[in-house]
Amino acid sequence: MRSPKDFFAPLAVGAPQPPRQIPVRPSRMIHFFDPGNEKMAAKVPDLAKKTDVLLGNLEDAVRADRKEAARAGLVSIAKATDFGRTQLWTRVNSLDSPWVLDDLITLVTEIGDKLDVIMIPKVEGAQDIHYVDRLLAQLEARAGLTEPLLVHAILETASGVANVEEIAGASPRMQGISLGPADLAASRRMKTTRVGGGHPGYLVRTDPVGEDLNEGRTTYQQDLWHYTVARMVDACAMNGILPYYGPFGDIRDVVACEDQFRNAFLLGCVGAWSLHPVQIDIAKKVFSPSPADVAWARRVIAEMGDGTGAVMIDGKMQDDASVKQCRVVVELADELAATDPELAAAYDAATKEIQS
Ligand SMILES: CC(=O)SCCNC(=O)CCNC(=O)[C@H](O)C(C)(C)COP(=O)(O)OP(=O)(O)OC[C@H]1O[C@@H](n2cnc3c(N)ncnc32)[C@H](O)[C@@H]1OP(=O)(O)O
Ligand SMILES: CC(=O)C(=O)O
Ligand SMILES: [Mg+2]
Repeated sequence: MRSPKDFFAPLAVGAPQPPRQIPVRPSRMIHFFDPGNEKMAAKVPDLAKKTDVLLGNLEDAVRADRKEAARAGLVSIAKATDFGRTQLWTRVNSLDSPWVLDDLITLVTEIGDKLDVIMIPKVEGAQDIHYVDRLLAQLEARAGLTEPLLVHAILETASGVANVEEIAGASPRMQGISLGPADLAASRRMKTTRVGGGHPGYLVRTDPVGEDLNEGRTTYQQDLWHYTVARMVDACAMNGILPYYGPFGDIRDVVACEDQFRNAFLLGCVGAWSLHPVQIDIAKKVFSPSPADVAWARRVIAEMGDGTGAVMIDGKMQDDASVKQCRVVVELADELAATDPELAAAYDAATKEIQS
């Protein structure tokens, strides 16, 4: 573990200075594609116009005999594509795999200047981040990169969850953490075979009303991921990095996907993964605050003046703390609106309406 005094020092001679702040850029959806799949690769230039993050996936979902093709495909796509404002990320293979060393060496050397974030799967503890941190510094120095690459961990092992706070603070390169519900379920020996989402068996039931234990008892399905997401959000917030919900595997069920994404948004996540083009607009909608919420938050801030004291607005008490809550919504809205004129217009229209 580095001492606080040298936490921000480069880990190799000639490597760029590690970041002190995580850049504020929209990342409502991290859209996964297989760079070795020609059909998906052909869609990348168009997807770059409608996604915040495009991620070339090299790990799970890429067949073992297609790993090299996926890596080479990502290099060609990165070199040939103008991504505009869209970030390019990658998910490399796991640290115990036969592919990861070549993934990192090739990608940093060939396209290190085009990549924003490298996602590391199956992170168990801070030691995994320390290993990647040093290796990236060596490779950045050799490639002559001037900007540091950022690192994103997937929370998908029981020990990763137990160590999530130290993972989040393991390096100044840490950009964020995503929930990995499939591997995490397997690692914990949970008995769900779904990729994210709920389970009809995980429920609470109202008390019996009479002698018949089956009569009139409503059940409510619970969120299997609440504990992990909440813990991840706290670990990220305390370290100034960003939390994300991961994949929702039932592509057809766009309704439940939206619900799962919204739970994560309300709990503090800034985005989620999209595995299929149909999930891109769901994430965009859910992870952009609604115009009504933004208008309300702007109104509270305006009416609270210097942000101290207590006032009543439409029957609801507002004080210093609720102003801070409103600032969270407004800051996010302003960040997103800065690159999205349509959203900016919707926020302004709702604000005018609430003022009239
Ligand atoms: C647990 C985890 O690790 S999750 C992360 C790893 N998993 C992934 O990355 C999966 C990514 N997604 C996929 O592989 C695919 O979307 C699948 C396999 C789920 C479904 O693929 P398909 O059966 O081809 O879906 P579908 O027929 O609806 O696709 C429609 C079109 O969208 C394309 N498409 C599907 N998914 C994507 C994608 N993620 N990005 C770009 N294009 C896509 C298809 O190639 C197809 O193109 P076409 O119209 O030119 O034929
Ligand atoms: C996201 C991921 O990798 C998982 O759920 O296993
Ligand atoms: Mg996984």
